[in-house]
Amino acid sequence: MQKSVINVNSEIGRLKSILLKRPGAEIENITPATMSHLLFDDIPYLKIAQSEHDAFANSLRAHGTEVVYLEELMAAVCAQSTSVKTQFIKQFLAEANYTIGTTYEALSEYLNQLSPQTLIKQIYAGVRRDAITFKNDSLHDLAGQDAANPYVLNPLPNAYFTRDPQAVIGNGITINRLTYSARQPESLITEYVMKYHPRFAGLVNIWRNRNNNSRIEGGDEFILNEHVLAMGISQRTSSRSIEGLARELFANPAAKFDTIIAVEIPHNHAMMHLDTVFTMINYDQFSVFPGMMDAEGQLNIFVITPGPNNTLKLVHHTNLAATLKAVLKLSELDLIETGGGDTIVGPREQWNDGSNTLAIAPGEVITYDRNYVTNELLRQHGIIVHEVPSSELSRGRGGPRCMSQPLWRENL
Ligand SMILES: NC(=[NH2+])NCCC[C@H](N)C(=O)O
Repeated sequence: MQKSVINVNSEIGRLKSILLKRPGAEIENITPATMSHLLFDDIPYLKIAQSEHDAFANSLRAHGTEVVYLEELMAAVCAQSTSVKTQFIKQFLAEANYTIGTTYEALSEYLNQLSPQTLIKQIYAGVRRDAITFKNDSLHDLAGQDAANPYVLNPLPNAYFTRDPQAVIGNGITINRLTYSARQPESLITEYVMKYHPRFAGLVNIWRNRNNNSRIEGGDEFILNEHVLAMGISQRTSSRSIEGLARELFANPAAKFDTIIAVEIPHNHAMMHLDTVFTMINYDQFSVFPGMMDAEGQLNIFVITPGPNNTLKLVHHTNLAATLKAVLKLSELDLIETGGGDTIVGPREQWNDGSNTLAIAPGEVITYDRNYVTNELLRQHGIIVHEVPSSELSRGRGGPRCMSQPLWRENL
């Protein structure tokens, strides 16, 4: 592999380039009946969500970060080659279980005649049953469980959480098999962009691809420094996939990682990923939601390093601060508690992603404005905090880190 086109060797190095997905019509295709399956707790008001998202993008640009939109990269991939576009549609439909039959034919015809830009918008927004023309009747299209779904392709409202379908690690990437069917199609788009967009094609190491049985999401993948990763064992990322990634990275001479700290967190919707309860803010400062630990402040942590003959060495720890200090070789550590650890403010602000900071440089973060207690506390700890509006975006249960995939950070 010649030159690097992605470079992320930390969580905090000055952010130069980032991938976002602007919320689109998919948000308006959530209904009370589909909300929980689609992993939402409410229906955001799209117009406001978009203006909040634009404010987030503008804040990034104002601090010298290039903002790249995933949907534009994917539209460019489809515009550049009709055969890739056709192949993408075929694979997308196959993953939605359409390979033959009347729905497949109608959908395939409908999608293929769309312009690349409209196609990608529609892929995210979903396709309603009444938008396509069936040429022949089939009982399956007229009655039964599938026929009752107003969508022949479900919307992908979680796509604005661009963190999860993949993770840039060093000069490579994991393209993830996501946990829930509501999100699994998202990483097919990353795969196509990495494979066919001229900015990335042939220039990115694929550490792990999405053709895996074990689940992994970017909200659980952290680059603490150029050789240490932290991973959440969570509702979304299995211990099996962490083991798999450890083997793949340790065996790959192109990867410089030799240590993974696997942190087990409670498995529930409020804390679906490690980054909902823990983020890195500075060399020695982290945001932490105490609810990730038990009443004694303990949790299960395994430090994974290469063992002899391709085995993995596991060392068990229970104290987060002590483990981070040891692995990162720090004498002091500042763990800043969400809501100051208050029993009401803490869980409320964590619910709205108060722990989910996005560092744009060491000690400088973007956060949601609604988490004002935590934001104030961060400032008291010397952090520069840039707030973005958040009343609608937060309804999807993700904050600034969840909504973004760094492509390039300056090395520390
Ligand atoms: N990295 C994150 N914390 N992402 C948050 C994703 C939220 C999204 N509604 C989901 O459940 O998948």
